[in-house]
Amino acid sequence: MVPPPGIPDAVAEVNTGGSGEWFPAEQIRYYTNVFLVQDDKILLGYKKRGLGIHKYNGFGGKVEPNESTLDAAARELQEEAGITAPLEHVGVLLFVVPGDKWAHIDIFRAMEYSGTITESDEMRPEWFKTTNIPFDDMWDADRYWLPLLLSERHFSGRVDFEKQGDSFVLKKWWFGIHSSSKSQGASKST
Ligand SMILES: Nc1[nH]c(=O)nc2c1ncn2[C@H]1C[C@H](O)[C@@H](COP(=O)(O)OP(=O)(O)OP(=O)(O)O)O1
Repeated sequence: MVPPPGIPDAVAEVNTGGSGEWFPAEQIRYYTNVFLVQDDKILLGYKKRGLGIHKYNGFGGKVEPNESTLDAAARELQEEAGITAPLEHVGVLLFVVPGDKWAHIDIFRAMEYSGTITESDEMRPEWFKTTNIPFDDMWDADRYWLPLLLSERHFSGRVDFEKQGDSFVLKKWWFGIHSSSKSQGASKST
């Protein structure tokens, strides 16, 4: 199947589903999301307030005007988890809800960090085994792309959600990997 609107043509599909038409385009708002992965563990944050409250997620948020995406990702990681880290851009996730601006989320992976992991007003950090990620307590489509991040793929994806009361219902999704496949700096000689 061809990639949906908003996803580059060169991305090869790995997982898609749902039904109906893709929701129409709106304006775009830019966000970041950072996942720290070390050995067989991943650091997630339990969100204490705002959109996605009570879900586990990476650390991130809105890119401010006049701020680069990378600077925004580093700032949010510091604000929400108290640490700094070398960040590698590994993916883009388009989050689409009819009638709202599209969220373009740049996803980063870190393999090391400096500082002390610290709970913030927004997030309570918690380590999980990569074999035991709490997908049932995360945004519904994360189970389809987080394994791509863990296997060091570059990916792009789109998720269309419908708002029903206070909850978001996943209607359609598409994820693909870039032909360069493994992300930079990922070659390990084992
Ligand atoms: N892991 C994830 N999976 C997903 O499918 N959508 C996600 C996601 N993380 C964030 N989103 C969506 C939800 C929301 O529309 C948007 C931004 O959510 P965030 O929780 O990152 O930002 P915040 O609204 O908390 O921003 P700040 O107030 O700047 O921290 O991206």
